[in-house]
Amino acid sequence: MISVENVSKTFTLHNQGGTVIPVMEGGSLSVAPGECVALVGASGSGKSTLMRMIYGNYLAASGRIMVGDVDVAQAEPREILALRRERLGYVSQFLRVVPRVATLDVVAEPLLALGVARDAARERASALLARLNIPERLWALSPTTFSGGEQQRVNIARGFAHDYPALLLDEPTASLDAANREQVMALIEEAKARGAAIVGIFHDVEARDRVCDRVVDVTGFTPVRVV
Ligand SMILES: Nc1ncnc2c1ncn2[C@@H]1O[C@H](COP(=O)(O)OP(=O)(O)OP(=O)(O)O)[C@@H](O)[C@H]1O
Repeated sequence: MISVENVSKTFTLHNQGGTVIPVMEGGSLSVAPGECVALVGASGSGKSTLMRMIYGNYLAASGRIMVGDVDVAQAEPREILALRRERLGYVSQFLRVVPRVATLDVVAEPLLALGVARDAARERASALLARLNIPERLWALSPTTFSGGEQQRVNIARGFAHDYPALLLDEPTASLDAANREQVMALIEEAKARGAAIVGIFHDVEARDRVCDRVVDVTGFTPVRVV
């Protein structure tokens, strides 16, 4: 479902004389439906960069990044937007909140964008918010003023609203209490059971060991710097 082949990435620092920094070479991994692969490696080795390239936020310098039949490294922006709407979910660490939109609608929005009827979308959103212990009295409010942990749970509910066949998770259990962490791990296990291909960054080693089938050490893709 997700296949990264020989990907490289450089950053050009335009405000520092155009210095070019190679950050990845020969990045490769593949994730089958129903499988969860954890990206590991020291801080700065390129885990987030690889994840952002798979999501299409960063453009790869070379190589192929297949998500289903779409090569994210070559796709037009509108193809990437369609891919994100239908097939590729991303739970980032932080919720990017649109002001004044009710929490229930924030969570239902990915389903509404796919044409799901409002009632059905809200029902699914309610079930996820309840499961993640967001009190019902908060559902009509914008999550802008919510605590960090509450915002993270709203973000997770939103990321799991649609059954994406491919899913990227950036530290989904960070800063959660034990009960909510358990719910998130169960959501990941259910997504795998229905055939989702998942790539994740987990600093929570216990969670990683429980839900991930394999680890890929991105240090192996970090270019050797000649000094
Ligand atoms: N937008 C950017 N511009 C320039 N350099 C960048 C940019 N994003 C990442 N880098 C560099 O790319 C390298 C990989 O960073 P990345 O954030 O992918 O590492 P990471 O493994 O996710 O680290 P951490 O575990 O600390 O989050 C680092 O050397 C970083 O400085």
